[in-house]
Amino acid sequence: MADTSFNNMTSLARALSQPKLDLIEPNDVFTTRAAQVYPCRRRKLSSCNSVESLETLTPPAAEARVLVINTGGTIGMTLHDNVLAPKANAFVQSLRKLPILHDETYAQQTCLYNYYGSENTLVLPKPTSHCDHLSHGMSKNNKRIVYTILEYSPLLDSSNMTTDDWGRIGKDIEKNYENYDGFVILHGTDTMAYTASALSFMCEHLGKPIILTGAQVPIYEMRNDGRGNLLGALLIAGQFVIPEVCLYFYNKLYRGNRVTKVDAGSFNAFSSPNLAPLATAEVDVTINWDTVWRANTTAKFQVSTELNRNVGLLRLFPGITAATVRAFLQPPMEGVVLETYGSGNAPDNRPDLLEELKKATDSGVIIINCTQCLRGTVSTSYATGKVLIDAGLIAGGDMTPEAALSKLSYVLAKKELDLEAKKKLMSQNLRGEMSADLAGAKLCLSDSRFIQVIAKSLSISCKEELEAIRDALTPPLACAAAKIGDIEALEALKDMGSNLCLGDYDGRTPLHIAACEGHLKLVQYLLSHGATVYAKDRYGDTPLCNAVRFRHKEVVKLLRKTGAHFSRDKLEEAGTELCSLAASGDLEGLEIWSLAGADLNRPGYDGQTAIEVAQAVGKKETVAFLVQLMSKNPKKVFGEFNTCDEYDDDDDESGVIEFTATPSRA
Ligand SMILES: NC(=O)C[C@H](N)C(=O)O
Repeated sequence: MADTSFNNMTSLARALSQPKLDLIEPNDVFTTRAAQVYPCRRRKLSSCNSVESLETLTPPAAEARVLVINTGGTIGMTLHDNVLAPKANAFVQSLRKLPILHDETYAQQTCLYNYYGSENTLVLPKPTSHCDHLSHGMSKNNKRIVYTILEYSPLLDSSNMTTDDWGRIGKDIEKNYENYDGFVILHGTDTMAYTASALSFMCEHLGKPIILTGAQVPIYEMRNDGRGNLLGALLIAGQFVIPEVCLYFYNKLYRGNRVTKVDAGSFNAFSSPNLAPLATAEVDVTINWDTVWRANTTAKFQVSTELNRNVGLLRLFPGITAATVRAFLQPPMEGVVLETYGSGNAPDNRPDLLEELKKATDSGVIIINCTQCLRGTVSTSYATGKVLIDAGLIAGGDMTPEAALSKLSYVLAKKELDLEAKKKLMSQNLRGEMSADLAGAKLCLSDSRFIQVIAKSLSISCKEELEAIRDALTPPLACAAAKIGDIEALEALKDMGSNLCLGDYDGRTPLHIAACEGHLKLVQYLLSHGATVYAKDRYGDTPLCNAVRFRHKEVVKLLRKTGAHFSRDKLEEAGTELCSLAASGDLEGLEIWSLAGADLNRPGYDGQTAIEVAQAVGKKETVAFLVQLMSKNPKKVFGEFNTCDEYDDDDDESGVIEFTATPSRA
């Protein structure tokens, strides 16, 4: 029977710190202790027999979870008949034997395999030195990185990849989105730039990192780049909320739709010619937050797997015949990336060629002008460039051909759009794949009166020092503005070039604060300007946890609509909280937990559900309320590789104001 004296958070917390011993083996000291540290793993601990020291146990709030999707590529290949080919069902076993990629002791101590129900879940080791801290299994805030490997069958050399494979990856991410903090895609290097570009468009309203990586030499070889690449990708995916599809290779994190493979024989195989890396993993991991692209949306993450295959790449060369161009542009071709010379030029003394191009664009084929040069952008500085505009081509800016092609494939598949709308999308920057024209747009730091005043008072004049001060001061200032609901102050900070997603000394972001205070408009503003619902403070709390705690219903609804969700552990622990609320007849509390995605059928620590507790203590009104809530919003249970529940969002949302999202980054 439920202990119905749990009518406030304090007594509940105290009760939880004294776990019911009948649930676990009484003589197994380890299990008792592990159950205290891991209440959510309690039910499965009885079959775990580890007797190792317990001092190293890390609370689960300090674990980050990453899903690794292994599609193939050299990283997991072995030699057969003197050629490299993927080897199935060998990768996880090999990683398990590599101490830099797996800590078996920790896995045993924390019953990792039992908990996840499979041996495909591994955990990065604990750091042993300062450098390790920043570059191995724990981040600065001491998070262990637990990763689960989903291996595809068959494993592919990336030369064999098709758009269907992109769709499969996208769907698997979508299905598992709420169960993980980040995603790593193991992929062959040959077509990795195409897959990264395609995923960047297919993943709409992305809020978590998706990092592609692979290797030039298999991890099984003595000298290889696979181990370092995988480790770096895992660390970044688990530690940082970089809401982009990225590519990690040779100590650099790139925006996925900016890269191209430039070297078949070097570990340094990729280049991002028109955009500096998002991060570098040297002695320290340095994130270039100013460059990180954000969805700036309140819409929920989704993957669009509809792709148009009638697209192609055509490279101009001196002497190309009109017949070749005509043949290439025949139906069913719907979109073409024309790789032109220099800054987007083509012969202006070849009316036969230009006529073929014009005929195709007139008949509805979208042709994008991209340069053959590795670096630089198309422009209209030459007569030989202007003729292509006259022929109806769309300027592709500094997009890579890989990005332009996959963007075409994505945009052309949008059945609800007419030709003009598709052309418009093609010329716009959708995911940071092309540089905006920044002339006059970027505010100079010294334009900011605020920074000038501070600089003066500190006698500082050099730009780097000013930037350092700005970066140090603005997170707490933004939090202070969020506390009092001051959107204007936030706007001013943003105009100074401040990143409104950064946290204060406790990792609390302006969105955390606004969620605590219930400032709905400010929450809306922050979400429209790059704030992430997945930010965790030092206690592991997200803005959603804060909004629930302070019972701001409308904020909870908006955060849920944007994709916020409780962690798997929190959902498992919700049962006990719901029982406590039911015992005290706290209808408001029950409703807000339900809105936040808690499963009302989840049992509490003693196996009873909220409704059973309410019945036991004779709270009829609470029982009726729970029945009504459950019928309105039935929930599914979380499981490994299961889709999470959807929030039923048919409630009135009046009061929510849409702010226009202006992508703030290049
Ligand atoms: N390094 C590699 O991964 C090359 C391999 N052929 C692939 O793309 O799958």
